[in-house]
Order: sequence, then C-alpha cells, then structure tokens
Amino acid sequence: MELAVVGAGYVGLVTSVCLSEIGHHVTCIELDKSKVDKLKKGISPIYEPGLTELMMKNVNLGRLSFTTNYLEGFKNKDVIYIAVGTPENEDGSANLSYVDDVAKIIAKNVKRDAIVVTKSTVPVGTNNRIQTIINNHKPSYISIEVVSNPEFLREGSAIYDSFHGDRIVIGANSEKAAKLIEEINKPFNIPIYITGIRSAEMIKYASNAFLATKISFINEIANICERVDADVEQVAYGMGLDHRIGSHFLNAGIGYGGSCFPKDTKALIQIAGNVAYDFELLQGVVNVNKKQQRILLDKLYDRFGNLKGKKIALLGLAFKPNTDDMREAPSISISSELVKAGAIVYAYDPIAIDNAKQILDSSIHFVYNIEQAIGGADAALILTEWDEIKNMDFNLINTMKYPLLIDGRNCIKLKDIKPYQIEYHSIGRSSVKNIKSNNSEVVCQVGESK
Ligand SMILES: NC(=O)c1ccc[n+]([C@@H]2O[C@H](COP(=O)([O-])OP(=O)(O)OC[C@H]3O[C@@H](n4cnc5c(N)ncnc54)[C@H](O)[C@@H]3O)[C@@H](O)[C@H]2O)c1
Ligand SMILES: O=c1ccn([C@@H]2O[C@H](COP(=O)(O)OP(=O)(O)O[C@H]3O[C@H](CO)[C@@H](O)[C@H](O)[C@H]3O)[C@@H](O)[C@H]2O)c(=O)[nH]1
Repeated sequence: MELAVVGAGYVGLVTSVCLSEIGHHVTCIELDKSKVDKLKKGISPIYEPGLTELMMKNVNLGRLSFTTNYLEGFKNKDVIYIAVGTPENEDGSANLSYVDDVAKIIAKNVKRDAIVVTKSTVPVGTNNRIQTIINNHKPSYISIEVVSNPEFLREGSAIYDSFHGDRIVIGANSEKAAKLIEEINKPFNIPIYITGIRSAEMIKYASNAFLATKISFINEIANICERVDADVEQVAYGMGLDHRIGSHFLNAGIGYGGSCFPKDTKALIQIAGNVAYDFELLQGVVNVNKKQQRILLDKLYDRFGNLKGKKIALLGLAFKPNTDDMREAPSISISSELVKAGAIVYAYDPIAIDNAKQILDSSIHFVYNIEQAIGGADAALILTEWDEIKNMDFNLINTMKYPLLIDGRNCIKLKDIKPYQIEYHSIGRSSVKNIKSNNSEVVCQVGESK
C-alpha cells in the first residue's frame, strides 16, 4: 500500500522503516531539513540497533524515501501516519500543538481521500479533535477518516519490538477503516485488537502507567529490603514466578526515565483531573520515581557527608542502554545536583555522549572510556546498564582514589564483585565491603548477599 509518515523521530522513522520492510511504499516527511539531509545520505539521526541497515535496504529497494515536502509526501497515498512528538506542558498535560499542526497540514495538502492514523501518544478525545481540525480545513470533496493506532515500541529494541510486539491496537469509528489498517499490519504477524478510538487512546496511557507502577512498586520494596536485610532480586524473582504478577519490569534501580513514562504518567493524571478524578495511585508512582532518582545521591551523602571537591564518575548517561536518548534520563538530575554540591563530575556513555553534552552542565568532564572516567575518582556511579559498563574490567577499580562503586541499576552480580578490593553498593541488595588497609584485610558483607 502507499503510505506516508509525518515525523522522522524515534517512532516515525522506525515505523517508516518497518512498514517498508513488510512491502509497503513509504514516504517519511520530516520538518527538520537537517534530519532529512542526513537520512538521504543514509545516516540515521538516532541510534537504534539494526535501524540503519534496514533503512538502507528499503531505500535501495525503492520502497522508502524521505522529504520535507508535504505535497510530494502525500501524493497518491492511501494512509497518512502522524508520528510527531507530544511532549509535556509545564502543568504535566500533553502538548498537542505538533499534532494539531499536522492535522491542518494534512487537510490543506491532501488531494485524495485518505485514512489518517495517529501513532503519537495522545490523550483521550484527541483523535476526535484531529478529525474536527481536518474536517474544518480540508476541501469538501475529500473524505478523511482518523484512526488511532498507538505505538508500543521500546527504544533500544524498537526494530525487534515492531516485528515481535505483543499486540497491535487499532481504534476506529468504522469497520472499513479498521480493516484497512489491519490489512496493512497483517504481515507483522502480531495479534491485532480492534477497539473504539477512545479505548485505544486509553490503552496506551494505561499500559505505560501500569509499567511505571510496577517499577515504582519494586523500587519501594527495594528500599525496604535494604532496611530489613532482604535481597530485592530474590524478592522480585520469587514474586515473578506467580504468573498473575509476571517477572518483567521488576528491576529495581534509580527509577524510570525516557521520553514516555515520565510524561505519560503525568498526562494521565491530567486526563483524570480533567474529569474531576484524582488518580492518587499514579501520583504516588510519580512521587516515588522522583525520590528514587535521588537515591544514589543520598548514598553518596551518607558516605561522604560533603561532596565538595570529590571526583565522581558517572558511568552511563542515556535513560537506558542501546539508545542515545537523553530525555528524562536520571543522569540529568543526578549530575546537576552533583555539580551544585561542588563535586568534580566525569561522565562517560558509549553512545549518548554527544546528546548528553548538549543538555548537561558544561562544567562536566565528558570522557571517552571508563578508564578516563574512574581514574582517580572518589566514587563511581553506574547510571545506565550498558553491556560495556556491566562487563567492565573490575581491576580498573584499583585506579580509583577510593574503590567505591555504587550501582544504580543492580547490573553487577554480587558474586562477581566479591573477589575485588571494593566497596560496592546497589539498590535493595546487600553491600560488599572488601578493602585491604595496612596489610590487614577487612571483609564486611552486609546482609544475605548470594
Ligand atoms: N520514543 C518512543 O519510544 C515512543 C514509543 C511509543 C510512542 N511514542 C510516542 O510517539 C510520539 C513521537 O515520539 P518520538 O519519540 O518519535 O518523538 P521525536 O521527538 O523523536 O520525533 C518527532 C519528530 O517529528 C518531527 N515533526 C514535528 N512536527 C512536524 C511536522 N509538522 N511535520 C513533519 N515532522 C514534524 C520532529 O522534527 C521530530 O523529528 C510521541 O507522542 C510519543 O509519546 C514514543
Ligand atoms: O524493570 C524495569 C524496567 C524499566 N526500567 C526503566 O524504565 C524506563 C523505561 O524503560 P523501557 O520501558 O524499557 O523503555 P521505553 O523505550 O521508555 O519504552 C516504554 O515507553 C514507550 C513509549 O510510550 C512504550 O512504547 C514502551 O512500550 C514502554 O516500555 C527506563 O528508564 C528503564 O531504565 C526500570 O527501572 N526497571
């Protein structure tokens, strides 16, 4: 089928590439000319494993192209996807200005009947609003129907998720439109659930809010585990054996970040508030997450009292591994607080370093390997569980001024770290203190570390 996708960000680009991979002809239209210039040269503006290869394959097959020109992009298209951002407004609600703009642009530039599919995450009622905007601006002889098709991909595994997702949700007002979008998606071979538009919009927010709730829940359990000498990994594993609970999204750490959970939880609180409903549970989830992002700082203050002049290494800056996305990464608030406290901050990330430089404090020393980050440091904090970081050579710890490693992602197995001269803390697990001083070994294992 002939498809257009508006927006070449994380969702728009991945959607364009994957729809072309299953045989559709896709034109991806992006406002930012510098992104389109890059895409035309075969360079992806984002880091996403497997994306560039699949993109080039489909460009070369003549199924995928990029443009800044709406008229050219919409020409002869049966379906137009909206995949622009819906960032957070100051009050936590979703900013719909990009979506509204695209609705007007579509209405003014389409030359034939089409289905408009909303991939962007939008509050309940927004697809109706998009339909109204389009109806108000399109020529009367053209018929356009809006369908909701929320996206569930995760950054870092977006291509895999597109082909192995758990479900595709299609919210439509007419059976004809739903069937057409179902037909487009059939080759993905993923279960398709057709529902009403408002329910589809709500499924997206409810899913993200529920996953965020699991994370805040296990983080609270982890904080209690530390105080009662239990091990959160063992607790999560034991909980996850119950299929009603499930084993996913029970990794304790420094809280969730990224472009979705932080904004979508707040937006759902707003959506509820708009109909005079106080979503207390979700507000708790958000509050816990904010507190959790501070937990490594609290551990540092407990350890040092004052951070002035301390060299602190940050290992990993992206909000999760396998992405260069820095949006709402815990490294933002943690590094900012460290700088304010007078610490000397060295920061390393295998992929996100260039994006990090643009948003983190300019006094931070950005370095290009783990050695440079931790050499001479008073403490090192693991903020992102990149493979390179969790598999680091622990002998490098010897190059630190003091061998204090605080793992904000529980990504190192306690048994792997125990043989080293180290003081190691993590989240909801016992600490390891194995420091030799004056030739006498002091070994202190706290709790029931396994
Ligand atoms: N990032 C994710 O993992 C993810 C997953 C599922 C859903 N979502 C949702 O998908 C939407 C897009 O998210 P994203 O992360 O891809 O955003 P993004 O910021 O990475 O990309 C949006 C792109 O749209 C472009 N754009 C804006 N206005 C435009 C216009 N008028 N014409 C053409 N292009 C325009 C921007 O320049 C940008 O490149 C959001 O609603 C988000 O909540 C994101
Ligand atoms: O057990 C866990 C799982 C995740 N996280 C954190 O949660 C955040 C989000 O992780 P993840 O969900 O893997 O990444 P996203 O790319 O943000 O994907 C989420 O947000 C997308 C945008 O809406 C949805 O499409 C996806 O389904 C949803 O998983 C990251 O900071 C993770 O470190 C934890 O702390 N513990």
